[in-house]
Amino acid sequence: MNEDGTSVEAIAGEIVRGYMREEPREKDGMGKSKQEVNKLKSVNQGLIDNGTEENRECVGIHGRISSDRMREYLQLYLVVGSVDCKEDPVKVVSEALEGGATLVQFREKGPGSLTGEARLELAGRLRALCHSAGALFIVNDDVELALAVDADGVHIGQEDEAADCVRARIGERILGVSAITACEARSAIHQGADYLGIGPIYPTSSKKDARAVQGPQVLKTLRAQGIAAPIVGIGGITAARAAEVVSARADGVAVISAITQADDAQGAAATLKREVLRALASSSSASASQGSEA
Ligand SMILES: Cc1ncc(COP(=O)(O)OP(=O)(O)O)c(N)n1
Ligand SMILES: Cc1ncsc1CCOP(=O)(O)O
Ligand SMILES: [Mg+2]
Repeated sequence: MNEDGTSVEAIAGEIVRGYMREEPREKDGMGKSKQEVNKLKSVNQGLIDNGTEENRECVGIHGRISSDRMREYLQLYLVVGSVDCKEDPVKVVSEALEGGATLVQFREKGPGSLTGEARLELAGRLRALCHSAGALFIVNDDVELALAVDADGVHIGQEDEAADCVRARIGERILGVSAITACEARSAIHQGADYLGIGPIYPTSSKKDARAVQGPQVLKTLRAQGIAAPIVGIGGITAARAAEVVSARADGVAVISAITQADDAQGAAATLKREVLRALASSSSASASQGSEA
């Protein structure tokens, strides 16, 4: 619920209705209709004007995000594409945000995924939803799409465009990089990563070409090797496993199926968030008591 009493779902409905009002289309040289570009601009402009100070800071007006702020946004990270969802992705994302998701990554890939204008429009809608809820919106792999919808950032992996090239293209927006080893992690940070996505931690069915399962131990090992950057664990994470991931020193959990395949996406997100917050609180009280014993 927003400060003015409107729910995220009500705002989503308005945005969807806005996009449904069709006018004759005129294409620009990039293959996007002028109508499409103007719609995105007006949605985004409205959000920037109405956005919180936090949103403005995170879209690059005040410089790179701090590690402390990044850690907060990593607490409950939803990775989502239309093919992952049992229902309308707009509904799934709005429910996840109501349940406490702090960051949404738009990962529209694989057989049956949206392309062209439909992909751009869905990205614009999800960005608007996230910002209305005070969450961040990040695009997977596609820098051009991220810039077109004025996303808060981009997530890339070891097989994608080089991190330093992406950093140069996105300016001060957030850059997330997938890593497993300390060498990959150090290189990503050196090239401008704001956070690392580490996984798969557990077996996953959501990514066919996932790397070998690492187990939560990989997180402890990276921390022991001096990797202090914000980290989110990903791959096979459920509410029952979230505390184990955070106790192994991730700052949060990233999930696809635990939310997108749930019968109640809001309830699933709320349960995950509760587990993450509980584990973060017990890790910080454990380190405080270790400090007082020293
Ligand atoms: C938060 C987060 N961590 C890791 C990944 C995986 O990225 P990548 O290895 O590039 O694989 P694809 O997602 O592009 O298939 C991620 N997307 N998000
Ligand atoms: C995108 C990605 N990267 C590593 S595992 C994974 C898929 C995570 O999906 P799920 O949470 O359903 O296991
Ligand atoms: Mg990738």
